Amino acid sequence: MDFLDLRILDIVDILLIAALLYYLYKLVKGTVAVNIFIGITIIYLVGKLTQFLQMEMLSSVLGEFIGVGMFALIVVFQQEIRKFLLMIGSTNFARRRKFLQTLKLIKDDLETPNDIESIVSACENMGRTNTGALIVVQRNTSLDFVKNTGDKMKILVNQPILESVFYKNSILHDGAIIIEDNFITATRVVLPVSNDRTIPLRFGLRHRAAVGITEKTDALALVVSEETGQISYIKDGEFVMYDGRDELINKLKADLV
Ligand SMILES: Nc1ncnc2c1ncn2[C@@H]1O[C@H](COP(=O)(O)OP(=O)(O)OP(=O)(O)O)[C@@H](O)[C@H]1O
Repeated sequence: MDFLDLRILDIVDILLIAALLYYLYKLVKGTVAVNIFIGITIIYLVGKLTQFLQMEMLSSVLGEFIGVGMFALIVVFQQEIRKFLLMIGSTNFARRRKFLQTLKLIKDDLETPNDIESIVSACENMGRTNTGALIVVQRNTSLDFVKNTGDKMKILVNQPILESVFYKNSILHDGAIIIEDNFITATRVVLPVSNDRTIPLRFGLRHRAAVGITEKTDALALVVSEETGQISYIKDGEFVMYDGRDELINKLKADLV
């Protein structure tokens, strides 16, 4: 039985294709690129059908179309291809180091765990005073490509610092901040805004930017709404539901392990 003759490499092959499809889906989810992709697939299938039915004229027209299809794909998906390459290329070296540490291959205690309690307390206080905030916590994917849009710095995270950054009269309050290993490493950062049309209209640019960065990278985002004071936790481009402070802290801790 030939089909049961599965090698380890075949399994790796299938897993890699699954990962590739997952990342492609993450990139095009909710964007017009999905419709373009469906359009291209339909043209390809109709082209194959006309070849099979030997409809010479239509088949040669569609054949020509498919012939230049590769270049058309590069042009049409230019943005998505760029983000995809960025996503692959920006996996943070520091995190690879962490992986080696967990395997006990290198010894290094330099990394500080994120002070989740302080971050959540700051968000709660900002919520009470209707102070808008956008906090992005880096995980494996490096956020250097967005950090360049803001001001780089290195400040140890604590509750008063977070609140004063987003204080309405502060010069740093606009845009997002990036937290890396318990340090604020950038402020006034401009994030990629999500094109997802399923996001409810009541959410404006701050929330869309949080969805955008968590779609393109594995970072976590916390948004405090200036209008409602509500704290939203966003991961993988989706709003994560939680019930109260403790559950939010537990979810964040679990996601940051
Ligand atoms: N691309 C972006 N990257 C980072 N921050 C952004 C971006 N776009 C908007 N913001 C921030 O969001 C603020 C505007 O928020 P807006 O009112 O549109 O969002 P919202 O989701 O409705 O939030 P809120 O509920 O707080 O009003 C801006 O002042 C800016 O600080």
